[in-house]
Amino acid sequence: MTRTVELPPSALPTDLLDLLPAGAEPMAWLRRGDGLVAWGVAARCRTSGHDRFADASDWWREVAGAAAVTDEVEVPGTGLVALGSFGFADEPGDSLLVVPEVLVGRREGRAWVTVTGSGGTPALPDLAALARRERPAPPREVTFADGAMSGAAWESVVADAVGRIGEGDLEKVVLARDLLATAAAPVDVRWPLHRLAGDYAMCWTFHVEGMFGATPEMLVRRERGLVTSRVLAGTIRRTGDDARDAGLAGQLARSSKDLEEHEYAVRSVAESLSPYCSSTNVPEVPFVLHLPNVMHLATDVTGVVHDHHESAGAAGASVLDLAAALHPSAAVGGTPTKVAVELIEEIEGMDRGRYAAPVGWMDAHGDGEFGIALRSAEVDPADPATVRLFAGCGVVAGSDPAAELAEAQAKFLPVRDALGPGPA
Ligand SMILES: C=C(O[C@H]1C=CC=C(C(=O)O)[C@@H]1O)C(=O)O
Repeated sequence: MTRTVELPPSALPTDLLDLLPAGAEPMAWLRRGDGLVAWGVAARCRTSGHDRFADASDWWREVAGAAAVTDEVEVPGTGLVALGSFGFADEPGDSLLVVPEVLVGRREGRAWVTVTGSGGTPALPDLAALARRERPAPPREVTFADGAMSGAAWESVVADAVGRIGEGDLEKVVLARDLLATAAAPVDVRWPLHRLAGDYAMCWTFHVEGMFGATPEMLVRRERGLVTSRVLAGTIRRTGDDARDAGLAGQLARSSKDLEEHEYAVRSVAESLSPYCSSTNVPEVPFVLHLPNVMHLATDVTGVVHDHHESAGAAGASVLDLAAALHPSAAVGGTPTKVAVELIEEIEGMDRGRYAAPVGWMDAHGDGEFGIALRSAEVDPADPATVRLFAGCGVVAGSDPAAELAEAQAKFLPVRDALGPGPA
């Protein structure tokens, strides 16, 4: 039984993360203070392998079909909702969807709580009492070390990839590396979530079962049939000096290397959406997205979902079907996708886990949002004092390995900083 009740917005704290209890499987999906926080597990589906998206979709259709729901708000994100996080590669591809016991949402001035339980009408939580608890403590004595590869070794992998591109095997490949953060005690993930949501409010701050981060890239949003995808590719680091950064933004917008890399990513998204959408709109020129650490070339691709799609049933493709069709886009895989993914597997030297793969939420109508899990990290389930950070870069013919390493370092910054002490 699932029940959504409208709340006066004043019933919620400014920072929804203040509601998250420790140790009760906290989950989050937030941007500019709005979004969802959730905890407790009413139902969970784990999938893996090549069919991980299809299996999760089947499970969701079954759960949604059988659910008894009362929903007095009826906007995307109310009623039965699952949060999910998927594996990047087909192997092992470990993925999950979770229906939380409690979900609190806020969107454009409306607020709600959804509770799900088995048997009887589930009770509403005491949100005022939850919001009064103490904030989490920062991780203590955090040290960082190289993950699978040193920076120098990774540069030589990037150089190999540039060689393969030169030989004509492929046009672009996105290569990533990892860092290991070790703290003196288990990391309370609510601390970095507070920091990320505060410092990167324009990004989507997420957490699902240990995978957390603040991503600037919306793989796909579906809202009453309207589809949006924010494509990012092409990056320049910020200096912190506004006048210089404005000059760099202009340089980025004219850089043929970055425009080429961006074009591949936009094309792959538009092509993947076209079988599912009756009209797609692709702006001709990207805009420059300014983040505190880097600037990206960005394009918002939009479309309208067909009412019918052979693989998706009467309601058209759900946001999860669309995420499955789009993953891995050229922003995280490369071009052509198959060759790029094989090259990643061959030379990257690590398992990406759920990094660079869809993370987000969906409702029973098939609406929802899946971002790409970038600027992200995973708390080690076997040792929660260890956190693995990920960052990657698009490599094309003109890439310089040292510059790509510096770009990856800049992309580690959001999570690196979030694990440190500071205002929460
Ligand atoms: C792979 C990452 O970024 C992607 C998204 C935006 C820009 C990118 C770039 O310019 O290389 C990457 O394709 C990452 O942040 O780990």
